[in-house]
Amino acid sequence: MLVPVVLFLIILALIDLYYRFNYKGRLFAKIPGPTQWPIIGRSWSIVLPPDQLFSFSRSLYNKYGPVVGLNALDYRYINIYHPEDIEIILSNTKYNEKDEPYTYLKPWLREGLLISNGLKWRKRRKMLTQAFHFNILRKYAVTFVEQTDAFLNKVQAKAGKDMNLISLITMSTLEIMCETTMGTSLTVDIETMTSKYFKAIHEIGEIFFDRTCKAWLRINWVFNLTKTGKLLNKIVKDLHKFTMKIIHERKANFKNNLDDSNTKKGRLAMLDLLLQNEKDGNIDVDGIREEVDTFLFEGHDTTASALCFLILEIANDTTVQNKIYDELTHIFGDSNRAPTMDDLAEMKYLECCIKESLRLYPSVPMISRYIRNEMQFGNGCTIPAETVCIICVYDVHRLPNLYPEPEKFIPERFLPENSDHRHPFAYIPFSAGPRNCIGQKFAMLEIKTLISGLIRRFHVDPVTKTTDIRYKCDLVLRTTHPLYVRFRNREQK
Ligand code: HEM
Repeated sequence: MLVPVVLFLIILALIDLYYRFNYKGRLFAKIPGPTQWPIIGRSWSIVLPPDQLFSFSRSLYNKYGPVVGLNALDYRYINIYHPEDIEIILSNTKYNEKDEPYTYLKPWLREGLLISNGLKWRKRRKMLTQAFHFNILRKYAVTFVEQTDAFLNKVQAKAGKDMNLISLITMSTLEIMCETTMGTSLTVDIETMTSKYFKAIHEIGEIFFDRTCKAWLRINWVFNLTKTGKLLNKIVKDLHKFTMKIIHERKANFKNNLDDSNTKKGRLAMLDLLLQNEKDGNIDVDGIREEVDTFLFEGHDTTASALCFLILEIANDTTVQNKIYDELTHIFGDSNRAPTMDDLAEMKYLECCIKESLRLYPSVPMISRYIRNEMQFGNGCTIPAETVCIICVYDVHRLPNLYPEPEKFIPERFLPENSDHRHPFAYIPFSAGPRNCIGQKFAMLEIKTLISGLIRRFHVDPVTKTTDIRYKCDLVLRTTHPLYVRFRNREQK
């Protein structure tokens, strides 16, 4: 027994020595970071529960500086924080590639737009960009208004009581995604599946970070043997059932409207575009499902996170809330008419508030790219080939040299006179460059419509204080505890 154990340890030690002292290992060793141990490298420091991992990740910049390296054997990743370095990565199509940790989402999202690479990504990006053209956004805006009414009715029903923001908002943003891009309403039948859908997404987030932090779970066959691997297979089945239901429902409708890909209300749905491309032989049903999975997730969860934090800030800051209300009164007077696109464009102060909220609470707190070939940053730091580069959006947005008093909510930072001089890659809630968020304008319109509707009718009072927020690592920015506010009708002052 002793001989095989000793042999095994010797083999491990040789593998470790190889990866540590080969060319890439030597380059990596020059990048600051925690102490490197045999085999587990620097990754020992991140085997933590999600909330502690979030705090630990925030400490890295102060401890090690603007480029920090973490590794285990041949798995290397570096965190970057400076806009100049971020620009080099995000603005160049050479660094567009995604690999780990996105690949941990592959059983669910397959090769949808978020994860795909190369020619497949370019073709799909071109195809799907059409669904976010300004003229189509105008049509989606009609649904934003209708869904805002439905949302306000839900708020009205619970006015005066403590309300859990996350559950309230997430359902609305999912409904909006289904109605706009998928052309499908959440029927009672689908609604029963949504609670399963939300639970499944939360579980996937936990599994994602478990795999990211525990180097041994990177190996697919090891992961698939674990209890978590088996759980993931089950969750993915439920998620795919939900999306296939949406596709089948729309397909049935689409067949009845072959000459007219508009829905009955004259709106173009993204799913119709995909179905049309299926007819033309440009995509198959698996391709459609991966995009529906990708857009439903990316489109509803990010926007829900953004709305929750914004409402919480508004509730906690009466001055900001009054300024938003004054701007809306200036635009609408006493009328309770629905907002037009021109009205939404006029909400300049509200726009600053949304931007400031996305600075403090970026829905996607980090993004990453796979650096296939060796590269250098401006300060001479060399990144070895085959390294994952993490762009730490949350931390960049809180650097005091870019944003004085970074923890304070100051919407005026985004007035043109205060932001024109800022580095263009210092503010990246929607990423930037050729692989930025395809739904950025959609999200801004949706948020403006919902928040303006809300503030015109209700006053929001704080329950959870912004200083009490505790985060945890997840696919989008999430808190360890629910966020509560209270709504009060404006006429009942
Ligand atoms: C406040 C809301 C949103 C935020 C903060 C946000 C943020 C982002 C970020 C940071 C990325 C880059 C991710 C990466 O490179 O890893 C991204 C990509 C993406 N977003 Fe959004 N997003 C939002 C809303 C939306 C909406 C409403 C949709 C769809 C209607 C959408 C669809 C996508 C898709 C498909 C991608 C992948 C694009 C590609 O790789 O070509 N997002 N988003």
